[in-house]
Amino acid sequence: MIEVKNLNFAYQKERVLNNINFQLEEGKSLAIIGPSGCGKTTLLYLLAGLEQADQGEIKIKSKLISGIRENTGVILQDYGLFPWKTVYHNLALGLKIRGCAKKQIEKKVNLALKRLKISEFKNKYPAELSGGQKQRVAVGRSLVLAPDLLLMDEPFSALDALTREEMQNLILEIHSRDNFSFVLVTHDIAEAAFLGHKIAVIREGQIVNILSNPHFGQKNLREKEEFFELQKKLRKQMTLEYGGENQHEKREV
Ligand SMILES: Nc1ncnc2c1ncn2[C@@H]1O[C@H](COP(=O)(O)OP(=O)(O)OP(=O)(O)O)[C@@H](O)[C@H]1O
Repeated sequence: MIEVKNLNFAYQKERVLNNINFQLEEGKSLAIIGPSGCGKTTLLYLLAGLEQADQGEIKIKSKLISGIRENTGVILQDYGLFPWKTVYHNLALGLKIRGCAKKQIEKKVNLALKRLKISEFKNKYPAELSGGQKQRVAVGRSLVLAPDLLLMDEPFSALDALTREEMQNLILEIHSRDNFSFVLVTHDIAEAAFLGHKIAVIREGQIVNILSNPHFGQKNLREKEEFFELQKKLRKQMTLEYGGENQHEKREV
């Protein structure tokens, strides 16, 4: 689904991504985790076609990415909702732009609202919603377009712990039914362990490790020993790679 080879990127002269390589199979998910400023969002922007690589290539479904791709959905940190449109019209807009007939739009939007359990808010404006409700609308706005790839940048970071888990469950549930691939940028080890088939640890613009998560998709995973083991492994990996006790020391890249 995604093939990334020898990817390098700099903002002006500052090198932000350094020789990034990975593959993600169709229908699978990748969680990208790492400290603030390590280049996670930049990598997501490159995958979305919002920035262009200086060197290297990104292929999605065997096609080189050179700009925004129609079947990629993107959810950025600030939800990106239109404040002057109701929930219904926020979801409908993408379909309208794509020339979808009114009846079809109604059907698709109402179904998405139902699945995301936000039908009761359809005539409300984003400012009248809680953070969790806004996030559902943002997810709905992407999913209504039936993307084959969904890119999410810290989508749940502003939510309280329980609402965050609810949203993670929702993503898992929708993913198991619709079978799209997704890439999720997160700071949260538990979130990466719950939502990533693969978990890429990034530091200072480099992937330092990619872990596989054989337990992905188990709804009650949070209650299982394997979940804690995976987080322990991931934390250890991150701590080791960040230099353990010397984590404040900068490592040469
Ligand atoms: N538009 C820009 N122009 C110049 N430098 C930028 C720009 N955007 C990001 N950077 C720099 O690139 C580096 C990586 O930023 P990026 O946002 O990708 O990191 P991140 O890992 O997503 O961080 P966070 O977890 O805090 O969101 C940082 O040093 C940042 O200051």
